[in-house]
Amino acid sequence: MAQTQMALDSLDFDATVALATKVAPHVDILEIGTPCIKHNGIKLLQTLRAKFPNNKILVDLKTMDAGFYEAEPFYKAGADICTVLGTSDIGTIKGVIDVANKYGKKAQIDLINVADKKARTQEVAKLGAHIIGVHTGLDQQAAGQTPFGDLALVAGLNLGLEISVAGGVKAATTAQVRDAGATIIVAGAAIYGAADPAAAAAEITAIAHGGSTGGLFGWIKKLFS
Ligand SMILES: O=C([C@H](O)CO)[C@H](O)[C@H](O)COP(=O)(O)O
Repeated sequence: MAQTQMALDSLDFDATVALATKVAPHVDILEIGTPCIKHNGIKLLQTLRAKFPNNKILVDLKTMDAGFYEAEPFYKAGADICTVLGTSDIGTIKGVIDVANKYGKKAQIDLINVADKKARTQEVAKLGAHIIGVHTGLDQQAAGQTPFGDLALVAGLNLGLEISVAGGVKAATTAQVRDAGATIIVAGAAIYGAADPAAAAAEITAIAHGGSTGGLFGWIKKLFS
């Protein structure tokens, strides 16, 4: 069983709220993606927090410096999880973990572009990191990379951390990611690029929550394929 997270990666405020409205009932976590939060700022978080009390919200800050100072307003405004780059200084990572703990929330350390993922994961686990993010970014995906090898490495460390996996995950790969040890499965393009984003989200969540084919939706899809 893994939770699902929908990455909202549009720059448009109203389009983001409209997409979240369609998808929120079908996912566990709404993610405000990095380009989206940079473009729209904390007002978008406040709007989503008020509209979707039943979803957790991750703000993909990808903080690189001033961890405590940068993340605190977002936790105060209702973020459940904020991200900090694993490539940043250990003091920056500690700052985000500390401020998450201050508000009873979680910090996610994003391994994107980290050279020694094993060493950094062990280091941040000792610091008290809540979630480790195995992440193949959009530009790395465009170059043909996937998150599966890194997921195997991180899951194999058995550190008791929550493991989030992002990078081109879709319905066809959700069971593989879930079974390889992900506790949070992130999907962006597979949902917002689908003809019916709500149905795509529901299918991925059904698999992440334990189904092998996505339940009724998967069965109907199989029937007509
Ligand atoms: O985090 C992301 C990216 O770095 C831009 O902020 C994406 O939201 C994440 O990769 C999930 O999107 P997909 O790869 O399209 O599933």
